[in-house]
Amino acid sequence: MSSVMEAFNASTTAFANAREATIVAVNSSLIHRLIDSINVFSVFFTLFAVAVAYDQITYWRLKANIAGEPLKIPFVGPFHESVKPSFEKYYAKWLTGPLSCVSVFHKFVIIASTRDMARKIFNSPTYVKPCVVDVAHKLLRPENWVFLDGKAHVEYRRGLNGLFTRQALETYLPGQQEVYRDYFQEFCDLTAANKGAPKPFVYMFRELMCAVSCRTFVGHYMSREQVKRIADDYYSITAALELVNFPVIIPYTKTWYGKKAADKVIEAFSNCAAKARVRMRQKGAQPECIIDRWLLQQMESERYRERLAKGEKVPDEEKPAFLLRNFSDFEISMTVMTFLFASQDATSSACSWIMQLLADRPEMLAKVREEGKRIRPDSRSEVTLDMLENMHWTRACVKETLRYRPPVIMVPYLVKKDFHIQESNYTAKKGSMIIPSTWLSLHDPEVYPNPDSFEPERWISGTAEEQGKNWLVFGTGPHYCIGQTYAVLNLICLLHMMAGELEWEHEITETSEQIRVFATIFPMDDLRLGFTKRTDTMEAREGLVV
Ligand code: HEM
Repeated sequence: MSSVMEAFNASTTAFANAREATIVAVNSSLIHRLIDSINVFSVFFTLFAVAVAYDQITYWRLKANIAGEPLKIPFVGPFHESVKPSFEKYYAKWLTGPLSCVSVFHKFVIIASTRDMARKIFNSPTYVKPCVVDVAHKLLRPENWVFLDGKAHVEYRRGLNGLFTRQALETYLPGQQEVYRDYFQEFCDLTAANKGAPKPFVYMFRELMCAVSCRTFVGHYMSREQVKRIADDYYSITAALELVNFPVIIPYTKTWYGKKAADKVIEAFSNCAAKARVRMRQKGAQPECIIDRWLLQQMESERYRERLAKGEKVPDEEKPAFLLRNFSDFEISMTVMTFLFASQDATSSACSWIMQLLADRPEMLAKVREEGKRIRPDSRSEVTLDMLENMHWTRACVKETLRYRPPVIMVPYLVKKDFHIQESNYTAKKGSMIIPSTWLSLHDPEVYPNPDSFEPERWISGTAEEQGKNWLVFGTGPHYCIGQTYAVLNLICLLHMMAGELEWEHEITETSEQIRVFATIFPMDDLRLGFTKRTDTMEAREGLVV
């Protein structure tokens, strides 16, 4: 029996050994074949496939339940759309839901479109902070105050409030009027040189708004030629600010030119601050611009601190309203740069639409003229803040333009810690970009009846003025626009002066009403206008001579 078993065992062992040997042989030939077939291409292909799958799965994980394309174009996403942004595409996206998303390169972008969702983002500083666009840190310098967050931001910003008080705004007015008059003449000359025919004016308006901002911010410390250069350079700064940029600055690309231009502007403002420091130390020097006023407040604060240090008991009423530390020329320059950065595109956009919308509605423009003549009969006299505040119709036209064509349609924020948005049962992950948009709120038919119609009257006899919740033109929350009162008054002043001194004719084209997105929004055809000076005869004909 045992020998039978041994024989059986011996035969099964032999069989097993033979089978194992065969398997090993087959396996090793497979491995050999596999090893033979491995080459650079297959390794690359496999890694690429893994990376595509990873990119896709990451997108699905971040997207979760909100609206967005089911599949992402591997790695780049719809990058081509951010290079040439289309208003229609943005609009279509806003309509897909209160929250929607898109992923471009490594950036996951969430769009908040409805009023309540946009307000929720603006008002959640614990979870989000403004991020402008990636490249803005490089252009404005990472240490710039606009990138401060929380308490540090609130405190820095409090120190700037004194630059936008009523009294401060009044001192900037003469300089602004000077700039407007200069440019009005230039607009007429340009039209005359074009044999009276309309030509695109969007670029001229950008220069005008840059000039008026520079005069307000740095007064006469900068020559007209320098301002013109800044206005030209500024175009490349805006061009560098596409919503999603290539992650690094590559030489000779838009971002590279933008950075070079921004460096030049910061240097120019720094020189202005140095000159202002010298002038404001002189006895009796009066502030004429923002840096003058800021330096004055710093000097007053310094004097106050010195008195305290000497042990003097300073009465409360002698304590400066804005107690400031000292800021270097460079710090002042960086801050002024943020004002230009925040205002240049927005005010150029607003100015372009105001001129177009009123040229196309002569009966409304006539009311602006009539109001102007009534409140400021002598067009050679200075425009005062009191006068501007009493121009209710002109103000209504400005506010309706800002509602109908809000310059800033999107405000990019960065999610700084996982942010659960209960209303959508969605968690925006840390590191995502989240963009409240203003358009739907400002075109909400329940709040602004007939929202796609330009009706300034709604600000006088309608209820528009009471709709504070929907008025997102200047944002809301801790980062709301610090220059909003100044911006509105400045636009009222421009419209009032332009209507009083110039006639302008708008050549309406098929694309005049369409929107071109270039950081802010502009008429697609670049606004074809022709200007002439208004004469006494015209005024007499219109019954405006008083
Ligand atoms: C029509 C003109 C303007 C529009 C539509 C506009 C709109 C806006 C918007 C939407 C924001 C973001 C608010 C937020 O995140 O809640 C903002 C912020 C800002 N704006 Fe304006 N703006 C205009 C003019 C100006 C002007 C003239 C200045 C400067 C003098 C200015 C200075 C700023 C600054 C410094 C910020 C950032 C504030 C912060 O982060 O605390 N803006 N603006």
